[in-house]
Amino acid sequence: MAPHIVTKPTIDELSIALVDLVVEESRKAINARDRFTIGLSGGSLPKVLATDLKDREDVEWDKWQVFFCDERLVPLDSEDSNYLLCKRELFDHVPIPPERIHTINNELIPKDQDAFTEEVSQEIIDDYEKQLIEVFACVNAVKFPVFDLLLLGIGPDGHTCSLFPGHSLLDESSLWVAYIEDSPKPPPRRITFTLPVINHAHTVAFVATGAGKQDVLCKILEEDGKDLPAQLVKPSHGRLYWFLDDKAAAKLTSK
Ligand SMILES: O=C1O[C@H](COP(=O)(O)O)[C@@H](O)[C@H](O)[C@H]1O
Repeated sequence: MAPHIVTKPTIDELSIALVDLVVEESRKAINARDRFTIGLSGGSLPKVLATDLKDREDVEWDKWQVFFCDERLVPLDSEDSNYLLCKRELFDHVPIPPERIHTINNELIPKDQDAFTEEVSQEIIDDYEKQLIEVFACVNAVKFPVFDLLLLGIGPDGHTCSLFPGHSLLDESSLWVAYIEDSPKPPPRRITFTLPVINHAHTVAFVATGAGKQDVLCKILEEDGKDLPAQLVKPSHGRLYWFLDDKAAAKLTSK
């Protein structure tokens, strides 16, 4: 199915459009399943999301279950942490119960990056998957968690989550969460949802702003290639949205 492309002149207007979708998906999921499962990304997304969402009063925050589509393996108070970014932009302003915000286990992150071993990264992944299993296993009799909504960013190189062009993780077909230790964008050690998890979601929405995303958006949305990670995001039974500001969408002919 063709993606829905939404373009808005400013980030404030884009935020309102994105948040309308988030609030509607939250309302539908809570009506159907009494909870809303959402995956957030880092980068530029949290600010666009929070601009309008933090002032919305029509949200049942206590029914949200929040995960991170990818996370950098740094302490949660590091400036590189996707959690810290989301906390400053959103969690500090809305009453999502802390136990429903599922972070990597801070205690498992070595203070010294040289102390990382395969065992340590596996422990971090096991812990994160355990949190996913606790939330999803009893309701989805399927092989992968089915999120109500995943909010993704995109890098100028076409990466999304911590899935980078040409990386072997793009072929992962069974893991839920994977470890990457050679991210071309710093910091190098991260965990990420895999493509099967992303493609099982009910709804996936990309958010991209600014002129720096123009060329990659043309490649993804108007060329046939399939070598960029974001082009591999095709929810098998769900809907796919692209929320773009006018600067990001400027070179698209099909907007
Ligand atoms: O490293 C990351 O980058 C992407 C894209 O970030 P943006 O600043 O270009 O929007 C982000 O979606 C991902 O969560 C993050 O870890």
